[in-house]
Amino acid sequence: MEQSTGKHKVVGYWFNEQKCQKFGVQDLEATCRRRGIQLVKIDMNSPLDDQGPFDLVLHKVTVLYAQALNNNGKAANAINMFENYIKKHPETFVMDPLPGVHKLLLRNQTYELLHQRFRYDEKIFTPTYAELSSRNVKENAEIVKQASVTFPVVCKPVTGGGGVEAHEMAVVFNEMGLSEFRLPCVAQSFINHGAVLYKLFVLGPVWFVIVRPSLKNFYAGVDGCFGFNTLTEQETVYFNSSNVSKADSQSPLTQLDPGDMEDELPKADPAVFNRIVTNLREALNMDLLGIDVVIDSNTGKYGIIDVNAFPSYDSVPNLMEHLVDLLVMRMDHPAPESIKQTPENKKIPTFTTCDHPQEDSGVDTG
Ligand SMILES: Nc1ncnc2c1ncn2[C@@H]1O[C@H](COP(=O)(O)OP(=O)(O)OP(=O)(O)O)[C@@H](O)[C@H]1O
Ligand SMILES: O=P(O)(O)O[C@H]1[C@H](O)[C@H](O)[C@H](OP(=O)(O)O)[C@@H](OP(=O)(O)O)[C@@H]1O
Ligand SMILES: [Mg+2]
Repeated sequence: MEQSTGKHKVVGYWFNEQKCQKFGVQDLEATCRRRGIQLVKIDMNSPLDDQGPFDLVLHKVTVLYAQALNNNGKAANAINMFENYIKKHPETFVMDPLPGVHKLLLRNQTYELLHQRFRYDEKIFTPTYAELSSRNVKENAEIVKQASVTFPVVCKPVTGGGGVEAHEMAVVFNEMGLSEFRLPCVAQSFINHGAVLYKLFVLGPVWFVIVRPSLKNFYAGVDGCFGFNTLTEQETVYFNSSNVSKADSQSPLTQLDPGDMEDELPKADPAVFNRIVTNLREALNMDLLGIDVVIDSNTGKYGIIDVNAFPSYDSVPNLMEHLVDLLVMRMDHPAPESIKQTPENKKIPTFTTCDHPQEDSGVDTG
């Protein structure tokens, strides 16, 4: 079928039902309508050619990839259909292009990309990590040592986006604990950061910083007499990430221990955040990103611990207006602007140090 020739633009979208609810698709639809854009919900169980043509497709198919990786045939069929449609319709702008989305499906691949992109940066890093697929304690101990991973570590399922199990994690304090976590997993060095997480929400050329609660500081056992790092029998701490770093998270795991409360939290520097956003937009060629950053309490360096495609954008002001601005920009100028430009950050935040944010302080200075 030919490209939509009517005067109004047509945007096809697909999110899973949970996201449709959470994201507020009705608001998006109303904003699109006000801007002369027809928003069409795509049915992944019917031929896409019968549902188009689309000027742009807005999607979060990461969950379908996760299900397909888990041998879900229906999801695999939907993914094949979606990919074939995109190949056949180069005139349709895809937000976001699949090559970048693919790089965010598996945590080990995401972390390797982060390592490559920031390995020479003096202020930005990603924690060391190791991929584990065995329960052999000695083997795992050697793997984490070779990868310069330090305890405590955070064990995370290799598969990132999609499904509750993708967010089941653990803080592990010793090699024995490594052999208990569900495999395959990544073991990422834990970075003490004063229980403050900076979520960078990217919408093409604009981005916002939202401050969130985060895991408190953890220490692998240290011998009180000699200060050596004795890998003690500290119990593994299991958690679900959806309970520790949401705006309303109240988990005890996010309450700093008394000994850590006096620590002065560093003043976050928007210029460093800007460098992170610019670099990752260039690396991934994506517009819709959630980048999780912590500031290392010991070094003051900025640690990128996670990158997500199409996040919640919770607390981002005027979200739908910004998103529709982006849709219009991409439909009018499909070739993404040279992403080497410094993304204009519409809100240059000035931070007050957040002591122990219990709710989203939604940094917003205007
Ligand atoms: N290496 C780390 N050092 C310190 N804290 C960490 C580390 N990795 C994860 N965390 C803590 O665990 C939380 C969840 O980690 P992560 O963002 O990797 O999980 P996720 O399930 O991908 O989260 P999301 O909800 O963003 O998809 C982080 O917000 C942070 O509080
Ligand atoms: O509030 P945030 O943006 O932290 O929550 C996101 C989360 O970071 C992940 O992006 C989730 O996606 P999956 O990794 O695919 O589970 C988002 O879930 P979604 O249903 O909104 O896509 C969370 O909102
Ligand atoms: Mg995260």
